[in-house]
Formats: sequence, C-alpha cells, structure tokens
Amino acid sequence: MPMASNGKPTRQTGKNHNFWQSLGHALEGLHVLYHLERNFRKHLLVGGLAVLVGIILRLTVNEWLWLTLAIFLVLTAETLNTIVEAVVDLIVGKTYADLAKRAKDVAAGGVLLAALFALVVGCLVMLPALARWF
Ligand SMILES: Nc1ncnc2c1ncn2[C@@H]1O[C@H](COP(=O)(O)OP(=O)(O)OP(=O)(O)O)[C@@H](O)[C@H]1O
Repeated sequence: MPMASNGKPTRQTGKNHNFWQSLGHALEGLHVLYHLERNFRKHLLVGGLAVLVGIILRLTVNEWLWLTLAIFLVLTAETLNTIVEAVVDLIVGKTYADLAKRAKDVAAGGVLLAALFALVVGCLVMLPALARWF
C-alpha cells in the first residue's frame, strides 16, 4: 500500500498538491511497471544492452538520437499497454468480453509495432557502426 511521507498508509483519490507529490506517484508507477510487468523488464534489458553496444561502437550523436527514440518508444508503448490491461481488468475483471479482448490485443499490437521500429533502427544504426570498426 502506498505510504505518505509521515509513514502512514495513504488512499489518496484527489489531485496531487505539488510537484514532488506528482513526481512521487510517477516514480511509484515506474516501480510498479518494473516489478509487475515481465515484458517491461525484458525491453529494459534489451534497451540497456543496445546502449552498452552503442558505447562500445562509439555511435554518433545522430545515431544515439535514433537509438534512444526507439528504446523510449518501446518502453512508452509497454506503459500504455499496461494501462489498458489495468483499466480493462478494472472494468470487466475475469469476465470474458469481446471489447476487452480487442482493447488488450490492440494495445499489445502497439507494443509490437514499436518493437519492430526498434528492430529496424537497431539494424540501421548498429550495422554501419559495426562496419566502421573494420
Ligand atoms: N477479460 C477478457 N476478455 C477477453 N479476452 C481477454 C480478457 N483478458 C485477457 N484476454 C485475452 O488474453 C490476452 C492476454 O491478456 P492478459 O491481460 O493476460 O495480458 P498479458 O499476458 O499481461 O499481456 P502482455 O503479454 O502484453 O503482458 C489478451 O491479449 C486478450 O486476447
């Protein structure tokens, strides 16, 4: 359960009062994403590996821009997918619903599109960078 700064549990449903409270809830969201979403962790790992390879291959600023765009696009798509899953589950629970299936499948399709974009960017950036080594 989320805790207030005084250590007591909070069940806030109203607006945040200041920037730090908003930031705290945003970080809580990232914490949830990391700990509950296996796919988010996988994409974070692949993104981290791509950054490591990018450092080794000494990518140019332009190449870094494309690579970081691709990485953040996948992580953002995964975030939206998680939101859709949570909202759908909140509405229908374990009940089967065609619209619930459509919403979840479309959200997953969005992640797939972002991952394909990342794959294309990865190839277009890494292959020439690798070729520069030889
Ligand atoms: N309430 C429901 N009604 C109909 N179909 C559903 C429902 N819940 C899930 N599904 C189907 O099961 C699939 C998996 O749903 P689930 O919520 O378990 O996602 P997930 O396994 O967490 O997905 P991801 O791999 O993106 O993390 C959905 O893509 C959808 O096709």
